[in-house]
Amino acid sequence: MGYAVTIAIDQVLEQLKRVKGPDLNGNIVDLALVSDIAASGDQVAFSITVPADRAAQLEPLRAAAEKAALAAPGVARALVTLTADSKAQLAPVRSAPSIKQADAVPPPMQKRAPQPPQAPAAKASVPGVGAIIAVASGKGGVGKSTTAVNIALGLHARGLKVGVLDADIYGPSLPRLLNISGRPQSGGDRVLLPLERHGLRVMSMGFMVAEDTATVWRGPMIMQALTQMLREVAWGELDVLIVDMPPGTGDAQLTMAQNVPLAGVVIVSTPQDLALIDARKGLNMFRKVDVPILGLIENMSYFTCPDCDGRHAIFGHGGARAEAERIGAPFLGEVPLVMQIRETSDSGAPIVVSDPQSVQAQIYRDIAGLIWERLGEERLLAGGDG
Ligand SMILES: Nc1ncnc2c1ncn2[C@@H]1O[C@H](COP(=O)(O)OP(=O)(O)OP(=O)(O)O)[C@@H](O)[C@H]1O
Repeated sequence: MGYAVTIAIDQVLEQLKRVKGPDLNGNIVDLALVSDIAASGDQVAFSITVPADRAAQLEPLRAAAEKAALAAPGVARALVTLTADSKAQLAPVRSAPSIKQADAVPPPMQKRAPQPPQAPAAKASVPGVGAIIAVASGKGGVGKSTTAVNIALGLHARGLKVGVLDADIYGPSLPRLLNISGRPQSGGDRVLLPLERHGLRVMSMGFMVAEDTATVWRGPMIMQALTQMLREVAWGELDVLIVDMPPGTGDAQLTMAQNVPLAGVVIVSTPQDLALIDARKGLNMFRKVDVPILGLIENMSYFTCPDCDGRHAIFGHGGARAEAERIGAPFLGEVPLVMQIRETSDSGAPIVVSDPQSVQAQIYRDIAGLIWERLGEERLLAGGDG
């Protein structure tokens, strides 16, 4: 005897009328900011359109809408995403410091005085691109590309404008993960237009060369190709550009870390000892070239048995968290080993878009949220003591 919960959308909207708009006049329903509302079982999902330049500060609005939706009859879970109004301009990085840094940085408002954009080193920034984040791993096959794409989609679900650059010249994964192929069109003036999928702007070496050609490339050619993908692509205005790095810590990775104006790096590792040792090497490499470590993600962290619902730590679990603590790097989260993650990424529709209501999609969105926060902290620290 199952139970069927039915949610009446108009009752949810009735509750949402209690939530004021971003400017505190009117409510989000009458202002026509609520869209894509859908209910399934005891869950409801919808988007709220907000100005892109304020998306990062409107988390309280999102939280209020979530709370209001939960008050509607039959709603046990509400999934609310902020969608950027494309008319508005680039979102600045969220300005609130974390509690632990409250003493270390001046109050955010005092930091609003005019100041030049903070590049992490002397590397020229990419015009229009707010922050470039590398997703790296010490060794191959740990799920770096899958993680990078789902994080990108998680950031996009927060209303941010996101691009993804596949710098894995030897084994580009984005064409497969996002099911895109074809040559990028010329945008005139010697620039290429990125391809678009699931709201992301995407560029991959896989679009440019035949699959088996890149393997013979040498360092300088790789760097030249990367520079072109970074600077000769019409990325437009982006809040974040995610760079899916080649796996490992060799010369190619070091050169990239040195030449790309990275705002930070996220390291993906599996719980196995070996992968952790390699992740440590990756961390050290980025530290050496002064790229802020935004945090560590443990992928394939545990396996949730579909039959018994039990959690099994197949490779031993929690290694990355312990490692992160030991070296003082933030721990961003654990992604379980789930067949659906593999199936969805191998079929070109990563889980954050193909099953946004799943637990796994929520995990990726949470990680994306933490990364966005960490980026804000690093920005403040970079500009903190001037
Ligand atoms: N959490 C997960 N659960 C199940 N399968 C996963 C998970 N993460 C990644 N995979 C699968 O593992 C395989 C390797 O993932 P992916 O290609 O993202 O790894 P990678 O580290 O980028 O690899 P490479 O080093 O070859 O570029 C893929 O088939 C992917 O679908």
